[in-house]
Amino acid sequence: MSDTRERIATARSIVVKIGSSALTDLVDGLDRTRLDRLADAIEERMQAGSDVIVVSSGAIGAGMAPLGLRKRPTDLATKQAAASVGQLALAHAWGTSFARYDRTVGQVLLTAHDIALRAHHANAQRTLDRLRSLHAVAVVNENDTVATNEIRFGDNDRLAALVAHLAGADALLLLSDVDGLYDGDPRGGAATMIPEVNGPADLDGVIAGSGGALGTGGMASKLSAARLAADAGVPVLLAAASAADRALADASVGTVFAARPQRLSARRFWVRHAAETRGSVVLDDGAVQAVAYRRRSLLSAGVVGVHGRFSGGDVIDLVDTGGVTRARGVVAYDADEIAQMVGKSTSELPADLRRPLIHADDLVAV
Ligand SMILES: Nc1ncnc2c1ncn2[C@@H]1O[C@H](COP(=O)(O)OP(=O)(O)O)[C@@H](O)[C@H]1O
Ligand SMILES: N[C@@H](CCC(=O)OP(=O)(O)O)C(=O)O
Repeated sequence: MSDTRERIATARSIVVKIGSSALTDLVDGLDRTRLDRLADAIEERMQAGSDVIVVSSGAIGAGMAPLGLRKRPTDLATKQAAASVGQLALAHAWGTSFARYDRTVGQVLLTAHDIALRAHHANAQRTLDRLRSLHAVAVVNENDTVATNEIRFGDNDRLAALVAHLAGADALLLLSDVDGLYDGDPRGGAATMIPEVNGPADLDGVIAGSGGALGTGGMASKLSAARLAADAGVPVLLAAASAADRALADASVGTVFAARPQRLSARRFWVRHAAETRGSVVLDDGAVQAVAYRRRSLLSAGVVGVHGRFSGGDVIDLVDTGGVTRARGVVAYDADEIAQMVGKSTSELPADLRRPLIHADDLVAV
């Protein structure tokens, strides 16, 4: 067995994310039989000594039938209405299912904002910690009814990876309707499964397609969640929910993604993945090379434009002239100060504007 599978099989604390496609059905809504089988597998792992946090999608899927909706809604208001109906049913179903084992369930609803702001972040962390010490299972979902388009996590794969980081988990399991990562969407015909991903080279040529009729992010969101978890030092297993018993018992199924040997520091992780950005600066090619590949500080000479209203201390995006974000960092100046510095060499600047725009320690490539 590979090191990564071994780490997942023996992890002390695990986040298990279950996709909508594994829990709901377009016609019948929430599938309690499948949910019970998942709870059985999770309980067995808890009995064996691991702590488990569940990230459960399915609120929108579970809310569709009661509202007479036949297709997954695409507009924000109907999604929020469906989620508010479905979340109640979903939380109740998890509670009832774990009650068969006398196990108590706590519902935790989060938005991206909650992870981005340190004070909220600490609150969520404290709740998850205490639920764990009281032997209850936290069932987490995005707080869909207050999350607007801008602040949505976008998908629960990313939410689950952020929760794994927040909770200091040792492994992340993504359970879906597909049994692993393939080199192309298996719905499109012949595709080959990739059992292990140890770095970007293993993803060369892989086409990560969209999700099913009920899922949100598809494979692309699972890959970016796996990268986020890898940065946090957390190995990931992607497997079919129908194989949850084996995934949880010995990690012998699905695709595993190795964690990076050294996790990013908490500050760099936050800058790269969790912080909300307040604006951006546009860099010429030389500055892109310097910050993204040579880990240099950002100087005003390489900046060709500035967007947004940000202040010193905010996190901003560093974009190339094609509009692609290449790095993020904690900026030292306000946007209007930077507007006066654009394109100037350090010697042309007044003495109080001669520090780098972003120090190398506060910068991370994306
Ligand atoms: N390269 C790929 N490998 C595996 N599955 C893929 C790939 N590209 C697209 N998919 C599709 O992604 C789907 C899973 O994503 P999604 O529907 O969002 O699931 P979930 O609801 O579990 O989050 C699978 O049903 C599969 O058809
Ligand atoms: N928060 C939404 C799920 C969003 C989502 O990411 O769904 P999925 O791609 O199935 O994991 C819900 O509960 O319906």
